[in-house]
Amino acid sequence: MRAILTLNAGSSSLKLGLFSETLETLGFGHVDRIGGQGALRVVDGAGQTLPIPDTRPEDFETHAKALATALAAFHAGFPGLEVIAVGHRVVHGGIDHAAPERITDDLMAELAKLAPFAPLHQPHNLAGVRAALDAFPDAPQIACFDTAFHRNHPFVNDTFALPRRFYEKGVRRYGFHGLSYDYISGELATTEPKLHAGRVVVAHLGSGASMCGLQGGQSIASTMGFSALDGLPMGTRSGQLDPGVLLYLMDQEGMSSGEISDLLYKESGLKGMSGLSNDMRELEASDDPHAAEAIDYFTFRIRRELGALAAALGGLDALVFCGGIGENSAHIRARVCEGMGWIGITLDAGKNAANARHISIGPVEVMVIPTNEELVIARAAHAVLSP
Ligand SMILES: Nc1ncnc2c1ncn2[C@@H]1O[C@H](COP(=O)(O)OP(=O)(O)O)[C@@H](O)[C@H]1O
Ligand SMILES: CC(=O)OP(=O)(O)O
Ligand SMILES: [Mg+2]
Repeated sequence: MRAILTLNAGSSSLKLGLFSETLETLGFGHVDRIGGQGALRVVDGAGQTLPIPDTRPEDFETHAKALATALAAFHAGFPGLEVIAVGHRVVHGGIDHAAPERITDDLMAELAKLAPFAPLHQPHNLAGVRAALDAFPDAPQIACFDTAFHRNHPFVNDTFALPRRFYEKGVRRYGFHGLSYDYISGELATTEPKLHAGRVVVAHLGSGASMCGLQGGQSIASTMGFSALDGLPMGTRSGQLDPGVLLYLMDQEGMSSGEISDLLYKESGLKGMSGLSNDMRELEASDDPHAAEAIDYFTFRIRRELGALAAALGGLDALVFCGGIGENSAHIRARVCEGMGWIGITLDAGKNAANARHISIGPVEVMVIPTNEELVIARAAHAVLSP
């Protein structure tokens, strides 16, 4: 079976997709908690769980080992598998890389230089590329950038009010989750052309969370900026912070940049506020008041950014939820939409509870669209194979 493989390496997770030469979905693999109590699940194209070979905790110690374990399971689950191309999600493309690119040694060296811009993602993305180059030395490898979708957003959404030289050096608002927004924009183009032509806010709410304002299917503003820390609070990331807090942490608390980085990327957000968990399911199930406060803050910031993005768009025609939380949590969607009648959002409670595709009464359309970053990557790899 000839197939295109896609890899999406997160800080502690690895998602794999398998697609036919005509871009039909053949399977998905998901490794969780790399470096800890790792676990692997593989499903076929119909979503049925496939049996996998026995695994041990050490099989998930590193990204390279997790990839080897997942590939062994793919070979067992898909007999005769022949990988003809590998597409990678690379979180940061910097100023110079937007369109998908075939990976070379030179490109790898350039992308490695961007690791300090996305320390939780880029090193793992590149480790995934190196492991795949070892595993499939003859298959073309294609990098697809999370920043690419936002590259043409207007200057006012690209810059900070710092002296010019910092902008020239690349201190800009890049925006992330671009593969997800690209997929949602494409879905709207085919199924909702009128909305696609209009003003849409997409809320990608997963472990990482951001929102994007789309005008005519193009990104015009996003809540994430220079790094994947900005904007909404996330599982373990703080989201938007007054820069004065950083000065305080350094000067008064004596924290080093490494300690601050760990605080903001790994110990903050839902986890830091609740003191309980970074997992929204656990917070929803808890009766701890700190869990409730974390949910209050999360949904309040989403509403606030929705208002800001609607202002950037000059109005709002649709709100789309996606990502693990956006696709599955009726409670969070209801909390986000609470009191938003002034902007035209009124939810249909029954449709929301059923995770239906259209969940509003109107006049603003509210939708749930499961995202598919893997398919966007596979399309790019396919285009390289058959230009
Ligand atoms: N049914 C659910 N209700 C509430 N939250 C959920 C549900 N299913 C998944 N989630 C949440 O989705 C988040 C993970 O989203 P996902 O998009 O898979 O993350 P990643 O950024 O790792 O790709 C977790 O916070 C998880 O708790
Ligand atoms: C950019 C980002 O936050 O990605 P993820 O949601 O995979 O953590
Ligand atoms: Mg994600």
